Amino acid sequence: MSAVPLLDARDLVVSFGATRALDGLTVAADAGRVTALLGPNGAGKTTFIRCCTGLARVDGGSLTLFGQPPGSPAVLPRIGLMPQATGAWSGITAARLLRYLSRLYANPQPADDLIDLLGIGSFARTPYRRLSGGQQQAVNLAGALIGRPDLVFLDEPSAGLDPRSRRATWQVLERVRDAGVAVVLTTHDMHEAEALANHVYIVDRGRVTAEGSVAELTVDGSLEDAFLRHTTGDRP
Ligand SMILES: Nc1ncnc2c1ncn2[C@@H]1O[C@H](COP(=O)(O)OP(=O)(O)OP(=O)(O)O)[C@@H](O)[C@H]1O
Repeated sequence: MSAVPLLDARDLVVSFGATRALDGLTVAADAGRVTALLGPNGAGKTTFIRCCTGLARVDGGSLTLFGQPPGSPAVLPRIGLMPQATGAWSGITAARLLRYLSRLYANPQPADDLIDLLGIGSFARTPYRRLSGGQQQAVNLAGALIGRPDLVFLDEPSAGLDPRSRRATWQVLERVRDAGVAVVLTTHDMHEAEALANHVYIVDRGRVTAEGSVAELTVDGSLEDAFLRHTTGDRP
């Protein structure tokens, strides 16, 4: 990794009332690497992504992307986000949505290329809310990639996908990573982390309890063993 990582989060604290969603979280990510966050429900993974994308306020610690604070005008055009779920699109078709999103960026990837790459063609003219969960996931991923981001956040990118679609998503993410993009993803799928991640953070109760490559974390057993050893499952 470079001296200052492209994404540099140190000792992050985020509170919602009495809940400390992040409690000293330290995470780094760099170009051409997949960084995976594993952790139980409620561990703080989505909150972290929301902070990085300027959607949630940080109460303590430091957070920079490309050396800038999150949400700054220099950062936003360089990041992509695939949220866990979005009800925002509703009646718009995938094709129209992607064409609309592409107009928000200076140098977008052509919508038709992403429609082909992610196998969206057969349902591109169906309203978003009528799509299956997996089809919505494909559209959400296309939306995250359309601006040619240098850093992309994917919140459970293959949740609910059938095995073939999941493999196809992995191949797309490998290509994105190999093109030099920094990929940060959350997942509950240990196979996904094993298949894709260059670096894994195990997060519990808003802080990192273990980190390393998959090989480093699996010296004493499976990745699931490491997950269970380093998490409690207690909510913050
Ligand atoms: N806007 C909010 N208001 C109040 N509490 C919140 C808010 N956002 C998150 N939280 C709380 O912060 C904690 C962390 O939630 P977060 O969504 O970051 O977990 P997660 O690791 O992404 O979980 P999952 O794996 O289930 O998606 C939870 O206890 C959650 O209830």
